[in-house]
Amino acid sequence: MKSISLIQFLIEERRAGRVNAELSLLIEVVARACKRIAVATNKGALGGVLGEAGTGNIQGEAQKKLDVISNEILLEANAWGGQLAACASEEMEDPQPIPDMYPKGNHLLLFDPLDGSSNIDVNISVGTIFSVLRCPDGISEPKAEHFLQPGTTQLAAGYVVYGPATVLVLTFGHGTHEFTLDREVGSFVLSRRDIRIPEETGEFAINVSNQRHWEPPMQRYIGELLAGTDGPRGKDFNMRWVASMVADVHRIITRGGTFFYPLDAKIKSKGGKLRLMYEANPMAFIVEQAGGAATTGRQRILEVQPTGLHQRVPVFLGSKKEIEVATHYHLVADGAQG
Ligand SMILES: O=P(O)(O)OC[C@H]1O[C@](O)(COP(=O)(O)O)[C@@H](O)[C@@H]1O
Ligand SMILES: [Mg+2]
Ligand SMILES: [Mg+2]
Repeated sequence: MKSISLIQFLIEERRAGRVNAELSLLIEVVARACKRIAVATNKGALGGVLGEAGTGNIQGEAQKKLDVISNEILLEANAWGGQLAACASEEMEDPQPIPDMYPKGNHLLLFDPLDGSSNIDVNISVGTIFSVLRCPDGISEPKAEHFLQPGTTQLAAGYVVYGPATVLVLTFGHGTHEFTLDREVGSFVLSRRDIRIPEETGEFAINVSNQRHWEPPMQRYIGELLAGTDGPRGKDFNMRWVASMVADVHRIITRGGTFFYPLDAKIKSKGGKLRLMYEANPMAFIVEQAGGAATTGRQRILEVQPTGLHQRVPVFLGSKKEIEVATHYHLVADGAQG
């Protein structure tokens, strides 16, 4: 079978009118930056990239050296390409406009430069998540408010998992596709086109250590899964939790399953754990384009109207039928559904 590189794939998408030249170039630049992050990640202790950076981010979380390195790689790579008006990152309080000395484009790029930071030092898969929005017309210096567009307006979203293989998963809203990095050649090669997530599953992912803090409908839903063949669902469910969202989502788009980071009493005041703009929206776009579903437990994630760049939301995503059951339980508890 003839292998198709990411660049050839992007040319095909341009010919089909599914992506314009500027956006395809932007994706190429992001992919190139992620190759550099893959190299840094692979070096591990030998590259001096492990451990704490000794700084905190806007979220009040301690930054790892690789959080900072990955953020810098993405910012630097995207500064002078000419496709962007500004970048926003989980690691930075405010958006970073493209400096005046460089050509500007009309896209906004958002990223979680390194997802799953707690796994870096223990050599478990980490990743990068990104999303592309259109810069509103007439705005040359975009501010945070210009990024506050619902996920339905995303032009593209993707993630890269730095695991045993480095894998890029991408959508432009016409299906979800996977590319695997050929390290010898140095390019991403199409490995799965039009990925489909099975509608039903027997596997779920959740951090059960938070169980006592969950809301009653979440207690009910997970309780029924854990009851297995003896419970109302009448079947046994398996559980996985990597604690790198990219790796958990990649498992789901590979063999189905669900991922939950629900609201709990500890994080209620923050609105959730995962970030809407850098994690939830891009993953929801990718999962929906693969036939899965993504909700906050009460609402489709892609329809949430953002109110802040670093806003957090609960995340339920994966195999459609299970996400529907868990969401239904929440709406019933709220009295919104019978
Ligand atoms: O530590 P917990 O509660 O298991 O949370 C893990 C979740 O937090 C995250 O690590 C947050 O991502 P960051 O590493 O980008 O902060 C998700 O990837 C993951 O699903
Ligand atoms: Mg993250
Ligand atoms: Mg991160």
